[in-house]
Amino acid sequence: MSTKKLLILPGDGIGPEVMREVARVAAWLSRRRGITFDISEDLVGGASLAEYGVPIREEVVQKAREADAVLFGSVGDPKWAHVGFDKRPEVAILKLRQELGLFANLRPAKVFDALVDASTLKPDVVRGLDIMIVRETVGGIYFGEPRGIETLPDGERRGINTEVYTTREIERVARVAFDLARKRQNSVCSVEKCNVMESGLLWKEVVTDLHAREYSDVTLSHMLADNCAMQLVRNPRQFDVIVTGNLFGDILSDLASMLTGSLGMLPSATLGAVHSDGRRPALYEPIHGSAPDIAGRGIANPIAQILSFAMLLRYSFSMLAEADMIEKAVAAVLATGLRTADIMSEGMARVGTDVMGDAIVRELDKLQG
Ligand SMILES: NC(=O)C1=CN([C@@H]2O[C@H](COP(=O)(O)OP(=O)(O)OC[C@H]3O[C@@H](n4cnc5c(N)ncnc54)[C@H](O)[C@@H]3O)[C@@H](O)[C@H]2O)C=CC1
Ligand SMILES: CC(C)CC(=O)C(=O)O
Ligand SMILES: [Mg+2]
Repeated sequence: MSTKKLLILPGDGIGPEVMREVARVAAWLSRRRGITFDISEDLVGGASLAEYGVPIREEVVQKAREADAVLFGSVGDPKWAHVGFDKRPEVAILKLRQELGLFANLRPAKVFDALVDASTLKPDVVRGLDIMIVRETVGGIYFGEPRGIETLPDGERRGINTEVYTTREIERVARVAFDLARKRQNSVCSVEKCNVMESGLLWKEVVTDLHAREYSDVTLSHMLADNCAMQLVRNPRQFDVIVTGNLFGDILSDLASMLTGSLGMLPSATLGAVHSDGRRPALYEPIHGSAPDIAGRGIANPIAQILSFAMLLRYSFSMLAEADMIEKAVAAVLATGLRTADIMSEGMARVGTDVMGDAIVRELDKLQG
């Protein structure tokens, strides 16, 4: 197998802190399983603004295009709050998603057995829970035109964002959701607000048509986004795959993360279309942001970043055994009672980012034998 090209973009805040723990896992793969990657690393977000005056350089976007996969940390830093909207650190991830056509963001909310007590919900409600949220990531209100802040003749200002979805955009992300459902519990819940938004109405129509034409073997239901937020807390077990737009997916997945114990637990994969040469652009990142409130303190949970790396190995590099091992190592470490602050509960041992990473690597050693 040729050496895979991996681009690592740690970003801001806790991004570099949790990425350091992935580097240890990658070093372990090389040491104990002889797997090496052609790794290159670069600056994005506030870190890139400080060095180059832009949130992401064209050269980095090109490197991402050429990589077999991108592992992203997180971007965002309050110190750049004063810069124009199109220069903010967050532009780095938005631009990567757009330029690489990364339209399907898979956000699995899976509850580890050891963490049922850390969930915001009762243990019996979340034990064994496994939901996959498929969030559209290159359309919707984050990108629709017109947008901006304008001043009206009377001096009043108004901020404008527009939710836009085309048939093609809806259909391609729905297809990803239906295909995933077939490998899971065979059920998709499509989420929008068709009661008040035309884009939601079209969303529902397109998903319904596609289902009738190609996926009638999959159970399809529809739900309004506000109800979905409530149902995720009331009875999350009713869901298998949820497919939804950019904004609702962003919000509902942060909500779902608390069912698993913490935002620091949820990884994600963002996939594009398969190219004619068989390559599929893909970026992997935790669903959390740069967490400026805890950055620099060594207490961030590295598990979402490490599980994002496991997803990368599984989806982009077909290294299923290694992905399984990493997930098993995380489960085993949690079973020993080690907890970062965000998933801490009574009687457990509180540790920092590096001790958690270290414990996962030691567990990998045990699994390797
Ligand atoms: N993909 C990306 O790069 C994303 C970037 N952001 C950006 O991150 C910055 C901060 O945004 P927030 O709204 O504060 O969201 P956030 O996700 O960074 O943090 C929300 C809360 O969760 C906690 N948290 C997040 N990750 C954690 C981890 N691994 N371990 C322990 N606790 C963790 C934080 O301490 C904070 O209290 C903003 O600039 C935002 O735009 C937000 C989400 C995604
Ligand atoms: C551009 C990001 C900051 C939006 C977000 O919160 C996310 O993608 O999860
Ligand atoms: Mg988010």
